[in-house]
Amino acid sequence: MMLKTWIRKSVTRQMTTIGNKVEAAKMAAAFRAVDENLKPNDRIIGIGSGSTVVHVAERIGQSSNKDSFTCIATGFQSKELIISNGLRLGSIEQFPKVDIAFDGADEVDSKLNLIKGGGACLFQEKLVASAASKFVVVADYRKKSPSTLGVQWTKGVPIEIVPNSYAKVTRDLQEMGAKSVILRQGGSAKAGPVVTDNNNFLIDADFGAIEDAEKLHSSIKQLVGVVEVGLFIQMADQSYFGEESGEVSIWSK
Ligand SMILES: O=C(CO)[C@H](O)[C@H](O)COP(=O)(O)O
Repeated sequence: MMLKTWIRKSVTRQMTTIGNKVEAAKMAAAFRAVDENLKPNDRIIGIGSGSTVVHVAERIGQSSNKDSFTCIATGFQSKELIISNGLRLGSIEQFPKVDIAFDGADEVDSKLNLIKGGGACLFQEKLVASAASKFVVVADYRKKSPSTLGVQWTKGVPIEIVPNSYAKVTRDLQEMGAKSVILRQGGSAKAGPVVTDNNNFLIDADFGAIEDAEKLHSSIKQLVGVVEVGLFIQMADQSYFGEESGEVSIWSK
């Protein structure tokens, strides 16, 4: 085989192995989190967004008592997951008290503070998590922070804002010391900014390693124009991490 072809094949194989490992880790975390936390008397279940939660919905969809509970979505993708897994869909307006919510995260610190919103669904995710008696995070090994938030997830804190406030909130965040403030763009699939499920815009504000996540959260939250901040402070009860080894590790409050 020509050297170039061999290198290309070997790199592709390596990437596939890494991809499979991450996917297997997500699945292991999700299945274990559901198996250990979903109780027969849970009636209202929150389903988050992202690629790890796909496995949560799949596992919940395998329950034999599907008719006895209702699932609350955190956005469009989540709604589709609930429906496609044969689960009953309800709304947070009908059920403002949620028994348990499962969701992914972009970064988790040892106090179970989270960065969320990488998938642009942070407002509804926080709404459902805040209504839940128990909030369980599912993630792969890449999401663990070695110290503070902002170390592992370096794309910035996602912030949902009312569209016409973007220039003013950008200035506010710069004045607060953000190293970069980016209005998230739709990429090749959309000219212009990402529009959230709530018809808002998203800003990613990079504050580097966040020493005091609670303080930063309250400061951003106070800015006029901000709908919600992708810092989830002391909301999660447990976090399940699928490890590279195939094991699952659990961080609890
Ligand atoms: O906050 C989120 C979406 O807004 C997701 O939960 C977060 O991005 C994790 O996603 P994934 O499971 O795909 O890594």
